[in-house]
Amino acid sequence: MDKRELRQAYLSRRREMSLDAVKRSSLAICKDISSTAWFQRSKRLLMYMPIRREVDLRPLMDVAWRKGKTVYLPKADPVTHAMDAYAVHSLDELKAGAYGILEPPADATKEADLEKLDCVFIPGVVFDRQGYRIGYGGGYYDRFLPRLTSSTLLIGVAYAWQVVERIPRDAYDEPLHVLVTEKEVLTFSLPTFTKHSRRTRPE
Ligand SMILES: Nc1nc2c(c(=O)[nH]1)N(C=O)[C@@H](CNc1ccc(C(=O)N[C@@H](CCC(=O)O)C(=O)O)cc1)CN2
Ligand SMILES: Nc1ncnc2c1ncn2[C@@H]1O[C@H](COP(=O)(O)OP(=O)(O)OP(=O)(O)O)[C@@H](O)[C@H]1O
Repeated sequence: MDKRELRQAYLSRRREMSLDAVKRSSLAICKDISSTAWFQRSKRLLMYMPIRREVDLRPLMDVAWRKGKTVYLPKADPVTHAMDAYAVHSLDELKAGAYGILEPPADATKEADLEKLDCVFIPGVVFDRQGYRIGYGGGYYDRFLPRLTSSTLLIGVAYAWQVVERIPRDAYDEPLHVLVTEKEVLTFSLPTFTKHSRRTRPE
């Protein structure tokens, strides 16, 4: 199957998930992430607000806030397909933006210095065991990831059934460092990561 067919097939499968299963798996994923050394060491984290039946990281945002970490959320520009990140301190601040996704109001003083992000959590529709992913097809993360430094940890979050052996790759696709599902934590090879940083090596 090509990317478009995989996206359609896995989106329809996700529409069949019960809200209870979404909640249960999301909680398990958040719990596993919160016990990793790399999460505990991270100070600045870019998360995302879920749409439809995506893995819900809100329980992890609560943990991060309680531990005094800074949580950033993306603001997507539907015209240019660019994304920027802004610090948020509570879900009450958020307003519906493009695609109905809750996002932070733009405030220059809260814009993330992308170089300083310790980890970026990445949603997706299908993931593979080599660290590649397929999203909604807007290319938002494909454009965003090259702007980060190589020491930022890229973490995919997915339901275990969204992980396949191998998906087609394009030249612009950047592999993730870690993939967390409710059943396992997969760690991929970290060439640039180990070369430039010893800060937050995943276990
Ligand atoms: N929670 C979350 N936030 C995110 C993403 C994401 O995948 N999940 N994105 C990651 O990239 C960006 C938003 N990308 C999106 C791109 C398309 C659609 C979407 O609903 N597309 C419709 C077609 C809409 C149209 O053609 O106008 C569809 O798939 O039915 C949603 C989000 C930025 N923020
Ligand atoms: N660095 C880039 N600059 C400009 N356009 C890009 C870049 N990377 C990818 N694109 C374009 O963005 C689109 C990405 O399509 P693809 O199907 O890979 O998206 P996706 O990974 O599913 O989406 P997303 O990243 O939004 O979750 C393609 O049309 C591609 O040409």
